[in-house]
Amino acid sequence: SPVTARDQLEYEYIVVGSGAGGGPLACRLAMAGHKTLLIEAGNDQNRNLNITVPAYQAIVSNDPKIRWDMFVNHYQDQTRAMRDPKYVYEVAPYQYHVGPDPPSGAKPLGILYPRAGTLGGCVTHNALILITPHASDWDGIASITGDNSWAATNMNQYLDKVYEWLPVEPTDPTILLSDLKLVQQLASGAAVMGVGPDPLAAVIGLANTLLNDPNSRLNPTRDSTQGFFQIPLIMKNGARTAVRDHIDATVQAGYPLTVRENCHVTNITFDTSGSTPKATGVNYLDGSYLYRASPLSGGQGTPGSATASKEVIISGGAYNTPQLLKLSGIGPSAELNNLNIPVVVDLPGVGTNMQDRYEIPVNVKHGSDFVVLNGCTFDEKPHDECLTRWENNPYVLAARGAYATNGLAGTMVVRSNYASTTDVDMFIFGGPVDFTGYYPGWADAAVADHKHWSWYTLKAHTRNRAGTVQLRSTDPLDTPIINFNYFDTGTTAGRADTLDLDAMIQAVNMSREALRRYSNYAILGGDAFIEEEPGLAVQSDEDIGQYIKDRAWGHHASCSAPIGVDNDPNAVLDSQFRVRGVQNLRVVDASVFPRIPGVFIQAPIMMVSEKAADVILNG
Ligand SMILES: Cc1cc2nc3c(=O)[nH]c(=O)nc-3n(C[C@H](O)[C@H](O)[C@H](O)COP(=O)(O)OP(=O)(O)OC[C@H]3O[C@@H](n4cnc5c(N)ncnc54)[C@H](O)[C@@H]3O)c2cc1C
Repeated sequence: SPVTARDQLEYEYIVVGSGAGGGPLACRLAMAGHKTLLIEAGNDQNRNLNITVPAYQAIVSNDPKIRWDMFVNHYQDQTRAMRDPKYVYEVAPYQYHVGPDPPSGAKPLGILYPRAGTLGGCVTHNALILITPHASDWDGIASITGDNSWAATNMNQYLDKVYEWLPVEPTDPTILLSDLKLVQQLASGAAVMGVGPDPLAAVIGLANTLLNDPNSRLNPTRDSTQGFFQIPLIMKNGARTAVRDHIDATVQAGYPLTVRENCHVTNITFDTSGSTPKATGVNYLDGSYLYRASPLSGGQGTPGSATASKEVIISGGAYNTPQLLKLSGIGPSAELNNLNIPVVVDLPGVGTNMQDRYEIPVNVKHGSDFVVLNGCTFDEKPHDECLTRWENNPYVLAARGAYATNGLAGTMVVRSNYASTTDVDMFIFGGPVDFTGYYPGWADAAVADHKHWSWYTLKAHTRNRAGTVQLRSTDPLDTPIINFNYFDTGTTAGRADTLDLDAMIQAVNMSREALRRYSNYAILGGDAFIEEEPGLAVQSDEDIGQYIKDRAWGHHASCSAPIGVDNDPNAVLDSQFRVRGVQNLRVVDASVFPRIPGVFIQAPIMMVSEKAADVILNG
């Protein structure tokens, strides 16, 4: 890899974490001529096909060289949590039992929440979907803070900056249209959104809607526009390109960016001689796979430190940023005192306010395969004909085949009956995949056969703000305790929990409506299917609601070190990302949002990263 650690340890800026938040920011600081150190606990997986082939977006999260397995509680009441068949027990180090009836002595862990410890962070292993946020997300921060630089009209420039280095393209529609059963399923979803009642009109309508860009900046009512859309992906010519490539290109171009990989930051150092503590650098442990979330962990690492003459910026993500702040003495004093961590600043909001979306599937199994997946073994072996096709063909007219897409072919975009604003608040994706959420082995199960179809929903603008990240111990290589406090165990004011649940019930009913319409397009020849999840026994809204409460999951954890106003005791940051009560320390990642933004989260985080660079460089 061209990205290497160097030994010089005095920098102007130190950025901890190379994901959606830290990576673009470190690049901009270096491009402006500042000597910048980007520290990453993981390493560069350049040339690892798992990160490049879009269709490997599930199996990449199983790659031991990349993955950090975090286990979280949706409910603190473990009896309730264990109603989820995805509940995990540890039977031996990094060996798991999933579901009821664990062997005796198995240790309850919770629900798997995949993360990536690698150059580029979770952007290197995510599902590639780039959906830009709604104007209301930015205007909300402007109105909370009174800082108008957050207004949507101003934030637009940061999306332009992201597009300077981030290529985005949809799945080539000709890949999708090569499988008539896939077309039949998609046409049924498009029909629910009002596209084409008779078979011919539906298919033509579908072909047209697969050209519709849900991020279009030409549509003035885009944020509230419902319909059926293609899905924009972070790829170029059918291959993932992401933050990792941006960092690599910045180093290659000779800017003063040093990337120190295989380096786990253990705490921030402060000069406490003045009236306000001032961040001066970081302590770290050099070594690969040190964090215990990695299945390859075991080493203790070699201690070292680096200094920053200007600023330290923490971008470890929604779990690791609060963990690192607390380990450094910034957090709720009671929690720090209990662990004998000297308090630098009492900031009660660190590791609170955490938010996520809810997701839920309706899955069916056909009698025969989706032909678009013929020859796809998803295992990178010589017999993986789809890989050979992807490797040996140019990106024209479906020539690279099914591996040039993340497998999610199209989406219903819906404003639920329970939306809090005029914005759409649900994406219901369709794809030939068996996806029921995250558990050890989920990635292999998702593609184990080619007969499954999933409609699965992602609920945006969720109201629950009750998630927490707390220290398990003072050991920086230990994972924190993560509680989401789902639905009625979280935020209930204003019926927040029921409104979110009702929207999800509506989504399950809409998914089933799409499946009902499938037979209207029988002329396309697709065979019959049976519903597996939730299953035909689950029909009443009450039963669907219970299914959702038991099995929903999320993967956009955020808001755990939020921006807020001066008189908000739980505000961790000011509107310029500065950690309150200390100097020369900022946070820039998924943690910074007061409310979870948009429908997908990487685009808003990248925009925030570009904004932070502007604020740091230009005030
Ligand atoms: C399976 C999955 C699929 C997803 N799919 C999508 C999608 O399709 N679209 C979308 O918009 N979002 C998606 N997301 C979410 C999105 O990728 C993340 O929310 C986003 O990458 C978070 O950015 P971040 O900068 O906050 O943290 P991260 O991207 O997680 O980056 C944090 C980095 O900091 C490093 N780090 C942490 N602690 C330390 C430390 N102490 N010392 C040194 N380094 C440290 C980590 O190794 C990591 O590389 C997905 C997430 C998952 C898990």
